[in-house]
Amino acid sequence: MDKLEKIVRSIDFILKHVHEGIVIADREGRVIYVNEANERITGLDNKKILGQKVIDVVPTSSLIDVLKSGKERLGVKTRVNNKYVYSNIVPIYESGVLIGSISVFLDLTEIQDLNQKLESARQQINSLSKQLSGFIGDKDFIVGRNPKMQKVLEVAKKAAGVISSVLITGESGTGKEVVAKFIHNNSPRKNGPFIEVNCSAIPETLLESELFGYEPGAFTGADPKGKTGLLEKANGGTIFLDEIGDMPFSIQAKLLRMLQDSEIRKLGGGRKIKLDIRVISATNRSLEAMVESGEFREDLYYRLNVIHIELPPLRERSEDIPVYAKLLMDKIGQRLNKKIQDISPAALRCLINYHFPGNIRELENILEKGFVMDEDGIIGVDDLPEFLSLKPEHNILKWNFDENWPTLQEAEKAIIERTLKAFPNKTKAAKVLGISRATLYRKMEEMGLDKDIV
Ligand SMILES: Nc1ncnc2c1ncn2[C@@H]1O[C@H](COP(=O)(O)OP(=O)(O)OP(=O)(O)O)[C@@H](O)[C@H]1O
Repeated sequence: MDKLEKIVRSIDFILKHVHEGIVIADREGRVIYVNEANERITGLDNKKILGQKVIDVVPTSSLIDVLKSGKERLGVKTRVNNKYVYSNIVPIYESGVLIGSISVFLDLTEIQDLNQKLESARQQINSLSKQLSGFIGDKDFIVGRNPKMQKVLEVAKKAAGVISSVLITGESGTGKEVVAKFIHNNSPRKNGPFIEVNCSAIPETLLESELFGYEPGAFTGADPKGKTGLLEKANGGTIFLDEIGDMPFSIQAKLLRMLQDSEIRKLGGGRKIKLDIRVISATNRSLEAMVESGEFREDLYYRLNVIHIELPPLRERSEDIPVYAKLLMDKIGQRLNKKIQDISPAALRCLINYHFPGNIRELENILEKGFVMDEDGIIGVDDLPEFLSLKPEHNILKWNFDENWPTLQEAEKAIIERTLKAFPNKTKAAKVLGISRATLYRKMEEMGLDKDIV
């Protein structure tokens, strides 16, 4: 018995019980050992292999290369008897002399199965950990456990797959634009443009030419080169008509025509331009009420409102405030390039108890201020605006009837002050309060409130 056989005999008991297949060949490439796993993995009969030349059994075996080169070969994929194995083959040296080589291998399909199991376990862990933290959605569109928001996500995903018009409603700052972008980014036209038009920010006189564009020399004062309208710019993509409730009645008719005919005519021109646009609109006003009062065209309303998504105000999903806070803090941290480890439980309680008239936008602003104020890496109550931690008698929704009960005038002043803090923009503040800008200015004057109050 030569040296190699002696070595193999001494470890035979171990080799027999190994899960991997093992083949040992001597210096001439003759099989001197095969374990039981070899038969199970390759389906070859061990008795027939023993004593055979490896090259006669598996002509493509890398064992022969290892014997020739004296160098190991790791991670080799080989076809054996219509099966694939994944093997590591190493030379065996005795006192510096090459005396044979050993191949240890696994069934490749077994590895693939294991890989698949590992992958599905990984996916499961991922989804469980997201569920545990209450976070579903993507990094720019956070959806917590709140059932209404889960429904929003479900409908938004479905809407992404079709071209039907979507109307998103909800208070200011609830994330209407975020949802519109989510739908576009998950739709087949995600590589096309996403054009946003804020119908309330563009003066009525300009809105029509902004939307539809104009031909050269369309009117005096126009750009002599003409103008490509936003609708044309959105061709092949999505147009997001924000604050659609503020679209003038005359333009509503033109928009309806565009939706019906899928084409536009620029101002001052006869040429028709075919368009392929997906329309998403949003408003914090009640379009139904506007239809009733004749301010909004009924036919356009139905065209825009094929899929309706209603975003609940943040105060109706306060169970998710910790999730929003955590993820918004990550986002703000990146933007400000400042690391904050956490938010204190007391600060979080203040946020949960607050009614957020400005919704997520306000939460984001409050947290951003917290980042600026913070000095110890943890946002505490002291880093939050004072109105969050004020005694209940100063917090409008928490007022209890007692000797501090305010007069109507005091309450009105407090509400206006508070709203202006959340919305320094007077148009927005007036909208939230349900009054006109002029009324807001008048009341501010009467109450002696500074026009630049923030
Ligand atoms: N679900 C959300 N996930 C992540 N961020 C959000 C979410 N909802 C809102 N935000 C953040 O809140 C802010 C306001 O969101 P957005 O502009 O979409 O609100 P909106 O309803 O369109 O407001 P407005 O009516 O005033 O235009 C943005 O900074 C946005 O990033």
